[in-house]
Amino acid sequence: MSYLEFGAIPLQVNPDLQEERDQASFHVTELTHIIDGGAEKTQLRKRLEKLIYSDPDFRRFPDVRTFGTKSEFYGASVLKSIKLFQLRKEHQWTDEESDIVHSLVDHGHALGLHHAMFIPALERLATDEQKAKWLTIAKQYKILGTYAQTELGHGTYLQGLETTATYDPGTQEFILNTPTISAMKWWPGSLGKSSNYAIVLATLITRGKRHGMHPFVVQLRSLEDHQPLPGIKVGEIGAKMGTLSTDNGYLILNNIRILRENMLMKNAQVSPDGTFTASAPNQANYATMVLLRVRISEFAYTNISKAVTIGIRYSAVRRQSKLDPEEKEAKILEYQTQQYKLFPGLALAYAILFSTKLLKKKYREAQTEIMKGNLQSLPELHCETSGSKAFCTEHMLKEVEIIRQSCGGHGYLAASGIGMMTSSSAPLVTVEGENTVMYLQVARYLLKRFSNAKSGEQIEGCTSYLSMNHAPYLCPFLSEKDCRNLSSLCDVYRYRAFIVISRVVRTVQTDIKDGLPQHDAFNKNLVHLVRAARAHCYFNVVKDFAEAVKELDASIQICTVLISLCCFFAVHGIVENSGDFLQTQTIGVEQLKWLKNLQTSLLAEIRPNAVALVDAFDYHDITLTSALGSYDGNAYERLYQSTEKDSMNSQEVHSSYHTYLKPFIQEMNKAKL
Ligand SMILES: Cc1cc2nc3c(=O)[nH]c(=O)nc-3n(C[C@H](O)[C@H](O)[C@H](O)COP(=O)(O)OP(=O)(O)OC[C@H]3O[C@@H](n4cnc5c(N)ncnc54)[C@H](O)[C@@H]3O)c2cc1C
Repeated sequence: MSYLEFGAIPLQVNPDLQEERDQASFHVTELTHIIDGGAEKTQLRKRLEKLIYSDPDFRRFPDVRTFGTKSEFYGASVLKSIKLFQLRKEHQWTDEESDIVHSLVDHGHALGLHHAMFIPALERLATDEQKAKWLTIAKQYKILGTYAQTELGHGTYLQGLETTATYDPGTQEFILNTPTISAMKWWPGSLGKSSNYAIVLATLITRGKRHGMHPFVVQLRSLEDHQPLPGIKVGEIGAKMGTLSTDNGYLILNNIRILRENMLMKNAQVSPDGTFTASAPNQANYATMVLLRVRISEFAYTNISKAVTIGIRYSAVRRQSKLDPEEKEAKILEYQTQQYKLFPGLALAYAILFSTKLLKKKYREAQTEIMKGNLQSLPELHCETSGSKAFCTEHMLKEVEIIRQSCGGHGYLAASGIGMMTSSSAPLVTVEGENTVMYLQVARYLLKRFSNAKSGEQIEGCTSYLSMNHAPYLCPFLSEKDCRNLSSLCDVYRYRAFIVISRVVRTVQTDIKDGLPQHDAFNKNLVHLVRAARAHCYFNVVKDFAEAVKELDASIQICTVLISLCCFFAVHGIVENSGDFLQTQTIGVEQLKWLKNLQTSLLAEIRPNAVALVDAFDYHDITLTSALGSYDGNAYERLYQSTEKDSMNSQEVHSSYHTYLKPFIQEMNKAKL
C-alpha cells in the first residue's frame, strides 16, 4: 500500500470491533430505548440528529473546535447559536426537543447562557407583567441575555457580592454601580462579546437599608451597533484551559440608571416610594441555580458516557504486546488493568444516568410547587441537587482523566476528542457551586436532619435513613455470594453513611460543649463533614441505580448485564473507600477480601458486553468527534486523516523557515568548523 492510500477510511467496521458487537448478550437498541426514555424518544432524537447533521455547518463545527483558533471557534459558536435559534423557530421545537438538540451539538455555543440562565431566570424571577415585557422578546431572540452573578472578589459567598443597586425615589430608578475592583462581574458566560442584556445580581439598597442580593435586568449593549452603552465597560476575561466557545466576560457598571420595573419582582418588590417588601424568602432567588445543578449532573453523564465510548471502542481495536506468546498481539481491552481503568467509568455513566433521571423527576415535582409559591421542598431539593452536582462532576472528572490515560499517547491528541473532554469537564466541579462548598451545604442539611431525627421527628426524603431505628448492625455479607446482592450493598452504604454522619455530629457537639464557638467547631471538622456528605451522596447514587435496575421493564439479558454493572459500581466504591467501610465496621477484613475477588470477577463478567454497553449510548460520530472512538473503529486511518485538518500542514514549508530557520542554517553552514 502506498503512503497516499493510508488515509482512506475502510468502508467496513474494524473486524476487532465487529467481533465485540457479535458477542454481546443483549440487543443494543433495547438498551438505547431505555437510556432515551422509550423507543419514541430515540426516534425523536434520531430525527433531530438527521436534521442537524444534514447542515454542512453543523458537520464542520467539531473540526473548527479541534483545529481552529480561539477566535475562529468563537465565531463558529456564534453561527451555531444563531442556527439553533433559527431552527428552533422554524420547527417550533418544544423545550424537550431543544434540549435534545443542544445535547447533540454540545461542543459549546456562544449564546448558551441565553437559554441556560437568562430565560430560566426570567421564568422564575419575573412577575407576569415583566414576563410579558422581557420573556417574550427573549424567546424571540430580539434581545440576547446572560446571568451576571460572580464577581472578581466573590463567587461562592453570595452575601459578599459588592455590586449595588441603590433606589432613587426621585426618578424611580435604580443606580447600578461597581464600587471596587473586586466588585466587577467576572466569569459570566456569553458576557464578554455576545450578550446585549444581562440579569445582574446586586445588593439592593433602598431608604438607606441593604436588603440582600436581587436580580436586575440591565441593557449592556446597543441593539443598533452592539457598542457598550454609556457607563458600561464589558469585555472578555482571557484565555482559559477549555470551553473556548464561550466568551466569559467582565462587567463594570459606572452608576448607570435603570427603571424601577427592571428589578425582577416576583419574590421581592420595591414600591415607587422605595418601600421594600418580600413576598418570598430570599432563597427563592436561588431557584435558577438549583435548575442548573440538575443540568450539570446531566452534563456529567454526557461527558463520562462519551469518554468511555471512546476509551472502550479504542481499546477493542488497539493491539499491544502479547498475552499468549504463540498468539498475535492482544487487544488492550483484554488486559485486566485496562478493564480496571475503563469499567468504573462505564458503571459511573449508567449510575449517573439513572440517578439524574430520578433527580429530574423530583425537580419537576418540586418546581411545580415552588412556582405556586410553596417553598417547603426547597431545602431538600437544594440538598439533593447540590449533592448530585458535586458527586457526579467529581467522579466524572476523575474517571474521564483515567480514560484519557487508558488511550495511551493518542489520548493526548486533540483528534482523540478525549483531551478536550477533560478540559471541558474540569470547570464543572467549580461552576454553579464549587464542589467542596456544595458538599458542605449537604453536610449542614444532614446535621439538621440528624438532630430532627434525634428529637423523634419522622424524617422523609433522601435523609429518611437518619430516623431509622437502627437495630444492632450485622454485616449482610456472610459469603462472597452475598456481596452480589444489591439490597445488601445498599444496606452497607446506608449504614456507612449513618455512622460517618453520627460520628461527625458527635465530634462537632463535643467541641461545642468543650467551649469552641459553633463556627470554630465546624471549621475544625470541615474535612469530616465533607466526608459525611460524600458518604450520603454515594449511598443515594448506589440506591438510585439499584432501584432503577430492579424496577426495569426490560429483557432478562438487559437486566442481567445492568445488575452486574450496578453490582460492580457498588463493590468498586467499597473497595476504593475500604478504609472508611472498615473503620465504620460496616464490613470486616474477610468481607473486603471477598469484595476484591468479586470486583475482579465482575470485570471479566462485564468484558464481553463492554462495547455493546457503550454502543447503547448511541452517539453519532459527529457528536463524539473522536478519531479513536468512531463507530467503525478505523482509528488509525481517522487519526492520519485528521492531520490534513491541521493548519501546520497547510503549507509544506512553514513561513518560520524563511524567517528564522533558513538564515540560521545558512549562518551555521558558513561558520568554520
Ligand atoms: C468556566 C466557568 C464558567 C463560569 N460561568 C459563570 C456564569 O455564567 N455566571 C456566573 O455568575 N459565574 C460563572 N462562573 C463563576 C463560578 O460560578 C465560580 O467560579 C464558582 O461559583 C466558584 O466560586 P469562586 O471562583 O469564587 O471560588 P472560591 O469560592 O474562591 O473557591 C476557591 C477555594 O476556596 C474554597 N472555599 C470557598 N468558600 C469556602 C467555604 N465557605 N468553606 C470551605 N471552603 C471554601 C473552595 O472550596 C475552593 O477550594 C464560571 C466559572 C467558570 C470556571
